[in-house]
Amino acid sequence: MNLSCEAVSYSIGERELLREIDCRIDSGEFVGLIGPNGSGKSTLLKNVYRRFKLDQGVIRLDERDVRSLSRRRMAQLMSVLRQETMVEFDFTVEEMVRMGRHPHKGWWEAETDSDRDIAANALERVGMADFRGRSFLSLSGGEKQRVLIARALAQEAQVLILDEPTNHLDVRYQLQLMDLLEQLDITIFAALHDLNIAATYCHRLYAICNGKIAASGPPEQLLQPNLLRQIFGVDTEVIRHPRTGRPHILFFSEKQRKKERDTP
Ligand SMILES: Nc1ncnc2c1ncn2[C@@H]1O[C@H](COP(=O)(O)OP(=O)(O)OP(=O)(O)O)[C@@H](O)[C@H]1O
Repeated sequence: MNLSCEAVSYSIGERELLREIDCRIDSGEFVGLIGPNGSGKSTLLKNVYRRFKLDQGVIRLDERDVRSLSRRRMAQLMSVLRQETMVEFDFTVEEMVRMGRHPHKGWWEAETDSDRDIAANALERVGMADFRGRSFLSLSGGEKQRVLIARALAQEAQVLILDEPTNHLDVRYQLQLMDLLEQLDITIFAALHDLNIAATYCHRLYAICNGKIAASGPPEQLLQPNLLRQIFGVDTEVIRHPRTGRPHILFFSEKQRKKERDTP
């Protein structure tokens, strides 16, 4: 299923947070959204999953305007992993993941063995099967994140929207999650802060700055020192990873830059 944003603009009060955003994620593509703090990544994703109501433009799933879809249909097609998920009541880990099956069921329909299997399998895939009986609220940040990923997987949507999915995860689970996402073969649009993770896993990237798309392209084309300086204000050297062949960014701190400038 394709996802596209056409000339999407969004303001809060007088502030224009998104200006004429055009982007397209083809069926099965894994596309990253990168940009500095406050550039509009979450705002764009919130427009995509209809947490915000766009002012202008249109967002489509295949050729359908998402505004024409019911909430339930949206939840069947699109699964969202937000930066913060507020959970007011305590549930077990297993219950949290089974909630991912709700969009596929009528309110009168009981859970089936197949629903339970899908949820159990999702927990297995994120390495949280042993936690199934634990209270969700008692988990660490990273463990919670993995359970929420399992819930998103149990939803079995064709489009997955992720806002900083590796937040809270230690390096092993960051890589494990990205490996897992890569294998899913569904349409993925993910806001990512870690540029090396984006370089390693994404087919294409959109760079957003001040609410506008500044550049787009495959990581090896987009991740250039000039663009990184322009967008993030940092000095970098981009090398080819000796094992993966993907671009790998080396960063230089202000202190290092000053030292280099001052050294004759
Ligand atoms: N409800 C709001 N009212 C006013 N301004 C807002 C509101 N929500 C977001 N903003 C502003 O919109 C801009 C974009 O925010 P957004 O959360 O989309 O950025 P981001 O790129 O996801 O940032 P980060 O990398 O820090 O998560 C920021 O300047 C933010 O302060």
